[in-house]
Amino acid sequence: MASSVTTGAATIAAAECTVPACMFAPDRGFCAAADDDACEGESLEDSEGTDGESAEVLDLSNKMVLVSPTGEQYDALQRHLRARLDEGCGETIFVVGMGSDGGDYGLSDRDMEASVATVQSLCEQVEADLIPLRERTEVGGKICDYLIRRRVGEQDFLEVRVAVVGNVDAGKSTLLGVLTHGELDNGRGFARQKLFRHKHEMESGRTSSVGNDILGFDHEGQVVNKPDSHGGSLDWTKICEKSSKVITFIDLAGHEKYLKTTVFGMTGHLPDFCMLMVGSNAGIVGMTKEHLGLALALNVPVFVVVTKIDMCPTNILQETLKLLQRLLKSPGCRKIPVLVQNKDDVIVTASNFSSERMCPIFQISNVTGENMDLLKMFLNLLSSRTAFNDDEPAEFQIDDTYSVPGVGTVVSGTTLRGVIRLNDTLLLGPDPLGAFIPIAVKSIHRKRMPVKEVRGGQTASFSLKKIKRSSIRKGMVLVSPKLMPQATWEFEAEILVLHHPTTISPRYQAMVHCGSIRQTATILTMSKDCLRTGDKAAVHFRFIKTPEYLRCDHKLVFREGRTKAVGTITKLVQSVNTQAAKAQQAKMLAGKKMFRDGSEEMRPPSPNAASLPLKSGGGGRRRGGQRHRAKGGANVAAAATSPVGPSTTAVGLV
Ligand SMILES: Nc1nc2c(ncn2[C@@H]2O[C@H](COP(=O)(O)OP(=O)(O)OP(=O)(O)O)[C@@H](O)[C@H]2O)c(=O)[nH]1
Repeated sequence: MASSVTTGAATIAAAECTVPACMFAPDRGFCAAADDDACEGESLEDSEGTDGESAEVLDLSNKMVLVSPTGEQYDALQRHLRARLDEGCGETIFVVGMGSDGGDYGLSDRDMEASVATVQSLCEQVEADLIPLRERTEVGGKICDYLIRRRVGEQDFLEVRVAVVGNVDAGKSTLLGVLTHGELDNGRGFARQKLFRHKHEMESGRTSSVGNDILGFDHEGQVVNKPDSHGGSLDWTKICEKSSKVITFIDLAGHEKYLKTTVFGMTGHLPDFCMLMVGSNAGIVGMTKEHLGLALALNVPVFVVVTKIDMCPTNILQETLKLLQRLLKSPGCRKIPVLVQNKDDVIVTASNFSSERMCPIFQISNVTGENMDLLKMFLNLLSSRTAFNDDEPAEFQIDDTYSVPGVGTVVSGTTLRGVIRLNDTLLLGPDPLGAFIPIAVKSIHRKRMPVKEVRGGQTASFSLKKIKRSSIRKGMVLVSPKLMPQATWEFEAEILVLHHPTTISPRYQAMVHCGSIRQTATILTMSKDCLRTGDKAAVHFRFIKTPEYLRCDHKLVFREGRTKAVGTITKLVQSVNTQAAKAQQAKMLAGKKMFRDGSEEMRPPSPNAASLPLKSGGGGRRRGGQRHRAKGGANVAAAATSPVGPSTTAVGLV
C-alpha cells in the first residue's frame, strides 16, 4: 500500500514496503491499547459463579458501559484501570467509544460526554490525570483517545531512558540540543554546543563520552524545559519538580573509535528504548547497522529518526527510506517499519511500541523543526518497559564514580530493584578478592535533586561514607545484605556470534559487557570445537582481573575489535566464597560501629585476611596474576549441557 511522506515543500510517495500505522490501530473497545486480555479477564472473572443476569451486567466489552455503569461495573472498571496502570508502569492509553463486542464504533455527543465523565471520575479514584490525545469519527459517532497517567508526588516523576545512537554526524547531539533547549539548529552545529562535555568534543564536534540530557513533560504533556536566558543552562531540579515524566537521553558516540563507550552505554545504562538516528543525505552508513544490531541483540525496542530532511533532495530521501525499511525487514531484524506522518500514527505506534515488532520511523529537521511536534508527542507517550516491585531486596549497579569536594565519594548508576533509602546500609562490592563491605548511603540525588529514596528503574547518585573513590570501580554493585551477594570468576553463557573474521576457539579473549561490567574474559571451554559468524554455543568464560557480581539471565555483549557476540548468562560456575573473602567481610563488619539512627561509622577497607590490600587508585586492576586455566572435563560437560538462554537474539546484521 502506498502512503505519502511530506518533506519540506515536496511530497513523495513512500516506498511500497511501508506499513501504514492504521494497521496497528486498536480495535478492542475502550480497553484497547496495551491490555485486552485484562479487560476480558475482568469480565470473565466477575461473571464466574454468578447468575446469567449479573454476568450480563458485568460485561465490560460494550462501548456503552462507560455511559452509565452500575455500581458493580464501576468497581470492575476501576480494578481494570488500576491493573492497566500497574502493567504500564503508571500509564495507559484509554480509548472511549470502541467496544470489543463487534458493535459499531463511535458514540453520540451525549454518550461521549457521559463516558468521559465516567473516565474522569475513575481517574480521580485511582489518582491519575486524564490527558486528551485525539478525537475521530466513525459510523456510530465519536471516538476519543486519552493518556491516563498516575499522579506522582511533587518530587517524583515517571522515568524513561532512551539511548541515542547512530553514525557520526547523523545529528544526535543536535537533536538533543533542540529537544532539551527548545531552540532550532542553524545547520552548522549551533544546537549541539550546549551539550558537549569535553573540550575536545567542542573542538572536533564529536561526542566521545556517555552523556545524559533530560526532557521533562508536565501532566498535560507539555515540555517543561526552560533554559536559562543568559547561559542557556538547564536547571534539572526545576525540570524534575514540574514534570510528571522525565525522558533521560543517553547520548552515545557515533564514531567507531568510541564503540566501547557506546556498547557500555547500551548495556550499562539500561535504556528502555533506543533512538537510532540516520542522516537522510548520508543514509545507512558506518556504524548505523552496528548500533541497530546492538539494540536488537539486547532486546531494546528501536525507533528511527531520519534527520536533515530540510537539506536532502527528494530522491535521496526516498532511497534512504527504502534502504532503511529493507534493513528493518531483513531476517536479522524482522521489524515492521512504520512511517509516522501524523498524530494518529504517533498514538498508534506508541501504544504498540514496546510489545510489537513495529519500528516507527520519524523524518525530522533540526533546522526547520519539521515533525518535531510528532517526535515530542511520541516521547511523551513512551512508558518504561519494566514494572518494579518495591518489596524486593535492593540492588544498584554502579556506572560511574566521582570525588566531589566537600561531599566525598559519589557513585552514580541505576537501581535495578527494590527501594534504597537515605542512611540504608548496603553491601558494596565485589572488591578484587570478591568481598563485599557494608557501607552507608549518606545522601541520594535523583537527576541532581536531593531525595530520600529511589526505587527500581530509577537512576540516582549516592554519596558514600568513608570510602575512597579509588576503591570503587564501574561494574560494582550496592546490594541489600539480604541478597548475600557473591562474586563470580567463571560463568556460562549461551552466545551467538554476530561477527568474527575467522574462528573462535578456547583461550580466546575479548571484552565482556554485562550491565555496567566491562572486563576481559577468556573462553575456557565451548560446546563446539570452534565458532564462526552466525554460530550459537554454550561457552564457559573466566574473567581475567577480578570476580564480578553477575546474575543468571543477564544479557552480555562479548567483543574485541570487529568481533562481536551476544548472549545470556545461564550459570554462575565459580562464585567467590573463599575463606579470605569471608574473613575480610567479617573483619569489615566487626570494624564497623552501627548505630540505630543510621549514623554508622566505618573504617575504610583494610588489608584483608589474605594480606592483599585494596590498592588505592587501582580498583579493578589485575593483581596477583590470576592464571587462566582451562577447566577439566566436568566443566566441558557442564558447558555443553547447559540450558539454552531463552532470549538469545539472532541478529545477522553485522
Ligand atoms: N541542515 C541540517 N543540519 C543538521 C541537522 N541536524 C544536524 N545538523 C548538522 O549536522 C552536523 C552534525 O550534527 P551532530 O549533532 O554533531 O551529529 P552527531 O550525530 O551528534 O555526531 P557525533 O557526536 O560525532 O556522533 C552539525 O553541523 C549540525 O548542525 C538537520 O536536521 N538539518
